[in-house]
Parts: sequence; C-alpha cells; structure tokens
Amino acid sequence: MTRHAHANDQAAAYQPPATAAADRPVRVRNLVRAFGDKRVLDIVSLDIAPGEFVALIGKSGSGKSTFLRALADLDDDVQGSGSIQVPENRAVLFQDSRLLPWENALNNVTLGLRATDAGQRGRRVLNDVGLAGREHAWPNALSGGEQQRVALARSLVRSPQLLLADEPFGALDALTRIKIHDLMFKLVEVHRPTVLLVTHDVDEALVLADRVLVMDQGRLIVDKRISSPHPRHKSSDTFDTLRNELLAALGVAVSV
Ligand SMILES: Nc1ncnc2c1ncn2[C@@H]1O[C@H](COP(=O)(O)OP(=O)(O)OP(=O)(O)O)[C@@H](O)[C@H]1O
Repeated sequence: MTRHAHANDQAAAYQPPATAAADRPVRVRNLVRAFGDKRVLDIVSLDIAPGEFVALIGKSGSGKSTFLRALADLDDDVQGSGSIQVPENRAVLFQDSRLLPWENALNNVTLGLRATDAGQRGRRVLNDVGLAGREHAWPNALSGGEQQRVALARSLVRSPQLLLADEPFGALDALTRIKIHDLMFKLVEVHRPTVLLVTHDVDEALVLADRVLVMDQGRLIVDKRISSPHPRHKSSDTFDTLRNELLAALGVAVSV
C-alpha cells in the first residue's frame, strides 16, 4: 500500500499549496544549551530530511523540550552555542491546545492568517481534522480531543514545512489518543511537513514515526530508523522487538 493510500477521503480532498513541500532540511550542529550552570543539551548534532517524521523520546528532564524549544526559537533565558538551521515556516503544537477562549474554532484556526481565502482554508482544514460543522463552536464547548484537533488545524493551515510537537496528545485519554494518532498520520501524509514529535510514549513514537531518537542527559544516544510499513500493529513481533529495544535504551527493564 502506498503512503497516500491511507489518507481518508476528507484529508485527501485537501491539496495543500506547493509551498507546503518541505524543501529545507533541519540541520543542528554541536548544540549546547544551559540554564545557569546547568547544561541541559550537551553537544547535539542532528539532520532531519524534508518530510521525515521523527519522534524524540527520553526520560523526564533529559532535555527533549529544551531541544524542541531551541528549534522553535522559543527560549530567551538560555545560554548556549552551536548552530541550528530550520525552515522558516514552522508551527508548534503543545500539550494544551492554547486556544483563545473568546474566539470560535474557525477564528482560532485562522487568527493572524493574512490570506484572502483564510476563512475557506480554515474551514477546509477543520474539515480535515473531522470538525466540519463545528466552526462556530467555542473552545469550552469542545472536548479535550476536539480542542487538540483545532490546535492541529491551526498548525496545518499555514502549511508549515516543519511541525514541532511537544507531547501534543499527552493529556488525552487512551481511546482519543488512538483516534488522533490515526488522524495525525493521515494528515501528515497529505500535508507532508517535516515533523519532530516529543513524546513519553514509546508506542506513540513507533506507531507514527519514520525514525525514533532517544535523548539521555542532553545527548542523543539512539537514532533508530523504523522501516516497517504502516499501519503498524502493536501486537506484531516487529513492534515488540522495537519497543523492547527502545525501552532498554530508556533504562526500563522489560520482563517477558
Ligand atoms: N526555563 C528553565 N529554567 C531553568 N531550568 C530549566 C528551564 N527549562 C528547563 N529546565 C531544566 O532543564 C532540564 C531539561 O528540561 P526539559 O523540559 O527539556 O526536559 P524534558 O526531557 O522535556 O522533560 P519532560 O519529559 O519532563 O517534559 C530539566 O532539568 C529542567 O528542570
């Protein structure tokens, strides 16, 4: 099955503009970041090819969010050195949806979008995330999963070349997570941004990513390419083997 064969009809109906094609790689060289005298990123170098879906896992406090925030250029209270090259058109998705409570779903998606067809694009992307007909809903009338879909739509409406996602599904219940994984995969197939997904969830990384990185004490200690085809079944032997390998890298003993 081709990668595009998984896109559902709604998602496939949306053809992102040509600029959506991620044509600039991510290139990080010898990145060091410290808060005060605490070194959080310790000489990290990484290349991510355009369109690649990379998951970053690691223990709490290992430096994952600091790395993502460095790529998003979000921290100004941090010291450091090294170089970062990322596409200019990038979007960031956080664990909380960060929707404006006084704006409806559509306005949250299109806020700041200065295109003459902003409304039309907003509706189309809301349709892609399965929220057709909910354009005028207020955030507090949407479930957690729906709010996160609006946030996803807000990220995708600008056709980002790079999507930086920091535990975006961490607060969702298990069933909603499974559904949104499926949706995320289909949307990425259509929109084709380069993705860096920070997650605590090894299974989430293995279900979605082309490549899984493990960070430990500010260093990348594993860089694993996942070649098994999608959809990946958690019950398969390959999945089990990969999961155990990553859990071992995280220092988690696996009992069989
Ligand atoms: N603004 C800050 N000021 C001081 N220390 C910070 C700041 N941000 C992060 N740190 C420290 O840097 C270290 C790495 O934090 P970071 O959030 O990057 O880890 P993480 O791997 O994303 O953790 P988690 O999985 O728990 O979110 C932690 O020890 C944290 O306390």
